Amino acid sequence: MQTAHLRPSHLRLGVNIDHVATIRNARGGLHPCPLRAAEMAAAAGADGITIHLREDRRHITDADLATLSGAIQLPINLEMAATDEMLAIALKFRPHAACIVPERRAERTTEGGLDAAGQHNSLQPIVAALRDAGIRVSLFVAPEERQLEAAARLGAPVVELHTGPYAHAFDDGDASAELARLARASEHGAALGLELHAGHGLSYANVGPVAALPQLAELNIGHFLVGEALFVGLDAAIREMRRLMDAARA
Ligand SMILES: CC(=O)[C@@H](O)[C@H](O)COP(=O)(O)O
Ligand SMILES: NCC(=O)COP(=O)(O)O
Repeated sequence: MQTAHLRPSHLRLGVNIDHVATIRNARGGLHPCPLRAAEMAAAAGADGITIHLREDRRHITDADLATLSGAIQLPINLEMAATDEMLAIALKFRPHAACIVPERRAERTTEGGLDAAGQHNSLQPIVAALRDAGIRVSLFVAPEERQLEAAARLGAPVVELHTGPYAHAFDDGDASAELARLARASEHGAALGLELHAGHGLSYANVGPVAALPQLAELNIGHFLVGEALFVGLDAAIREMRRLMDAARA
């Protein structure tokens, strides 16, 4: 995302609007509209919009990507599987950033991180093609040293640390080990020269300790915000998340 106007310690908030599309798709039709959500997110202080164009198009569609690409000012972070189809779409729309994520058709949500270490040869041409097109590439990985090292070898400038296991551990009552993994990975990633992002499963309750990790430059948050919007509205949900992130950094 474009950062020049932001103070260095500003932790960017990318708002993931996938699940606005999930609700729309439950009935078909046009409501609720992801573009309207993106515009509200911008007004509420989001630094970027994240969308995951899944291979099965269960939420965001190609038409959503086209509409959002043409209409919003905020940088778009396109989450995508490492496939030829998705690469062609990314090269067509040229989002600000592309985050390569693992996908399994049967999964309810993204379960693990990308195996950047084991899939070096298949990922390399995709990372290179995206980079050559001027798209900022990020790899969605587990907070493991070997994955960070693999991302650096691949020439990805950014990694997004998968916070799903941390979020689950938090719900189970003790997230200290998972938080320590995230902290170690953030330090290691920064030492490798990577820009560090994090996301998945973050909520008001669990965002603070993650936001406080000083190496992180961006959090991507979606499912909780869309759910909370049912109760307080999207604007208020995003503003409260922003407040909690800022409080963790103060
Ligand atoms: C990679 C990731 O964490 C996001 O894509 C998020 O999970 C929303 O998409 P799903 O709910 O379809 O996994
Ligand atoms: N990459 C993580 C993301 O975009 C949002 O994940 P979630 O908050 O929807 O779980």
